[in-house]
Amino acid sequence: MTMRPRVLLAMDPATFALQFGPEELTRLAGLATLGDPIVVSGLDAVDPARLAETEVLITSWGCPPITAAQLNAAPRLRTVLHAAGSVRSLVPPDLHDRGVQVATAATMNAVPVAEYTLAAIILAGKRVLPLAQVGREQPVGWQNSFATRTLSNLGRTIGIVGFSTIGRKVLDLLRVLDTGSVLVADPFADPDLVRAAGAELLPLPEVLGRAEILSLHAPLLPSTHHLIGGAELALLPDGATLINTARGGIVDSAALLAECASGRLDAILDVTDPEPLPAGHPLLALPNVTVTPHLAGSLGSETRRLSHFALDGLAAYVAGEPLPGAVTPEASELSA
Ligand SMILES: NC(=O)C1=CN([C@@H]2O[C@H](COP(=O)(O)OP(=O)(O)OC[C@H]3O[C@@H](n4cnc5c(N)ncnc54)[C@H](O)[C@@H]3O)[C@@H](O)[C@H]2O)C=CC1
Ligand SMILES: O=C(O)C(=O)COP(=O)(O)O
Repeated sequence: MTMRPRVLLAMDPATFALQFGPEELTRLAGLATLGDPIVVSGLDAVDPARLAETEVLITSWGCPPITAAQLNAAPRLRTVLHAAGSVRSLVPPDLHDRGVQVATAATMNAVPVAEYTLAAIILAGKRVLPLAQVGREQPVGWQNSFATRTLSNLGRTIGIVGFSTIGRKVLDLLRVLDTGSVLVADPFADPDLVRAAGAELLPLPEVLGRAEILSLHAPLLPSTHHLIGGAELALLPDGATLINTARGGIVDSAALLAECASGRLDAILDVTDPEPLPAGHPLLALPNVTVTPHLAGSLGSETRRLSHFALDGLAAYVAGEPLPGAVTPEASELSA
């Protein structure tokens, strides 16, 4: 480790502009030895001599997956600081074996998604979004006959698929609601940890059979593609709401369309397959389906905090201290 390590930033220019203002650049220059340009989109474009001396790589959205050849060309690389969410598709799993530490701001990025999910759960419970749509098309006066539902104390069951970084944050937020029961489906989760988070770990079909609101928080992997297909949707109780902030490909869109078009299920979707849905897509026409443009994870005006994560990580690296947000080999998301 050197006092002012050679640092390279790999992310798309728009992400860089959102995260790094003058103050952040001054702090970066004080901690690092920087080349020119400071930021590149991907490592393919980097001069081999520059890559060969890079010790710390700061990445974010827009950096393509790092290949084994690029790693071989970067023998001095010691740390990857990912100022964004998951590193699963960014770095190869054998990075730990090469002695490279990886840290991610996924925990910070989980907060806005969990907040979106909590809002969606409450709105789903009240059926606010479909009823607002009905009200827009056919204004109605005050009525107490709408089938809205209260979450607290009435035994409502919420299903969470994925005891992931975001799934765990959602469970934290749900504690304030005092809901009926919260069920978790995750083949990798530890039942004791799920219980400590106020929920019960059950196989997916059992969660589906009981969840009046089902929220997806698993990553999209070959094993989770269409994890929620027609057979799984059919298990959900009548009137249930599916919330998807994870990845569109986890759900079979055609099967979801059929269930929502029949009015049996509602959906709140921040992610879709395809994404974005083309204009005129039938899901967009349904009053009981709400689609937002993949914004749940947006930190909005606080996006700059992601660069602070990277700069704090860089300062810790220089000081020889543990990296905040380190992905450890034992609990690595790379192994999930
Ligand atoms: N809408 C948005 O703006 C954002 C969406 N996301 C998405 O949210 C999802 C969750 O992200 P993170 O919490 O960071 O994930 P994560 O990387 O922490 O999730 C890993 C966990 O998923 C669980 N898992 C794996 N296979 C599973 C399966 N078959 N069923 C249930 N659980 C399974 C495992 O327990 C593993 O530990 C991802 O799909 C991610 O792409 C993430 C950030 C922003
Ligand atoms: O959904 C997104 O694109 C995000 O905001 C974060 O995704 P990631 O966890 O970085 O794959």
